[in-house]
Amino acid sequence: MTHPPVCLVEDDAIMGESLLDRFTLEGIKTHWFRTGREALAALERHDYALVLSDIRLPDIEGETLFRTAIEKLRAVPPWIFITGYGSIDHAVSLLKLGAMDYITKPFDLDELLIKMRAVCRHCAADNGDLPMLGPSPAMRRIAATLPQLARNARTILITGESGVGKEIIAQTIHDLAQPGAPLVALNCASLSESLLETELFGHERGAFTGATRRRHGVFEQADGGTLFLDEIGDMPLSMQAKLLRVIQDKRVTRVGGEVAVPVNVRLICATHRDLRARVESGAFREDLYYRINVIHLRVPPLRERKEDVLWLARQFLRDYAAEHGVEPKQLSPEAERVLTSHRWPGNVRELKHAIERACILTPGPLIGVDFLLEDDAEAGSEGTAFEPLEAYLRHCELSYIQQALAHCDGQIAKTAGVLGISRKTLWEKLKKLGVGQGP
Ligand SMILES: Nc1ncnc2c1ncn2[C@@H]1O[C@H](COP(=O)(O)OP(=O)(O)OP(=O)(O)O)[C@@H](O)[C@H]1O
Repeated sequence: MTHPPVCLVEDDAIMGESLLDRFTLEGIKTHWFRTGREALAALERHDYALVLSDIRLPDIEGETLFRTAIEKLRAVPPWIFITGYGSIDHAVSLLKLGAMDYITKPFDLDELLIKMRAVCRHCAADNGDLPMLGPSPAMRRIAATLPQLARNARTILITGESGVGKEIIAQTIHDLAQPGAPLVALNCASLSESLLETELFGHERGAFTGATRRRHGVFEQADGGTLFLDEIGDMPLSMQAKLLRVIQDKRVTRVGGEVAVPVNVRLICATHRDLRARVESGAFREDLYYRINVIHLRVPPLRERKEDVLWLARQFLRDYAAEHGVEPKQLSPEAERVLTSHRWPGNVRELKHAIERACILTPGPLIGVDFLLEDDAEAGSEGTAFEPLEAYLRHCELSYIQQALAHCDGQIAKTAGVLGISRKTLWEKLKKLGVGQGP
């Protein structure tokens, strides 16, 4: 499959050639233009995966090129600016216009490639096949471990709130390891205990009333591939003991059966629950906890990785367009602001639904704030998504402190410790932020 090339707009011959050399080495196809007008003409004719443009160009400014592209093109590719040290403010204002990122000269080529890969999947495809889950440092760290996990890990635990992408990570590991092999998923929270048992281990014919034929459970179905057990934290204790035995013995005995059948699966378990707390409260077996917790991936909620929001949103816009055979819609700057300031309690799933809803309801090519979030007040339907800076900062501080408090079970000394402030300061802040009368 051929990917669209990168559009490089750089008038400096040495810089342009160095970039071109490195990109070629990385397997990134590149079209290099030395003027803004040439680039614009090409952008009108070709599909590009990414535009990497200097801000200072000999004919039109990089900003003008970008603005013109927004006006003229039906779909503007992700855009990264190269800027001199003195014009960072300018670059930041371009981010507000919708540019994805900027890089300041002098820059390190590895750093540039990281930024490019953060916004453009194809730029990573030729370099060790690192999967892309989002440009945030947290998701990049997770993504970077996946190829190794795919090669070596037989048991993996993925935790995180509902909708953060645990299943997609399991799928990515599976695809990296054995794309042709079976991947079988089972939600352990959605079934009664007896159903869960037959789903997991299968049953023999006549094992119970209604068992008219032998049925293979998910362990056998996933043999040679991956078994994804979702919501493992909700599995009843009795079933946990049986699961542990199967993991240890690598054999499964169907309900009503006598023969233990060997199974070879990679087991990926996921839960939104705090498994350690479940162990402490006696709801989860400690031995099973250690057995499945060999490798633990913690996926942060979307509100803790805001860098991923617009990247994901653009991906969902493209997915929607591809699925419906239409041109991808664009997000207005207000829409982007609303998306990045929303807290996303439903995480990536909520974002995906919000984008799909906006695609369906927005008549034109530009998505504004109107149909983005169901809660109009939050979407800023009064015409602006801005709140005064002080209120915004206060909101951020409060939310961060509340998260730290929850993490530390409300213990003030511990919370102050993790936040790197004194207890007195924490008291004062809580009072100022109006959290009760202090702790
Ligand atoms: N990094 C990502 N890139 C693209 N899509 C994503 C990403 N993360 C999540 N999604 C999408 O968001 C939705 C929710 O993701 P997923 O089902 O993997 O979450 P989950 O953590 O397993 O949720 P739950 O705990 O509720 O089962 C899916 O439609 C998934 O495709």
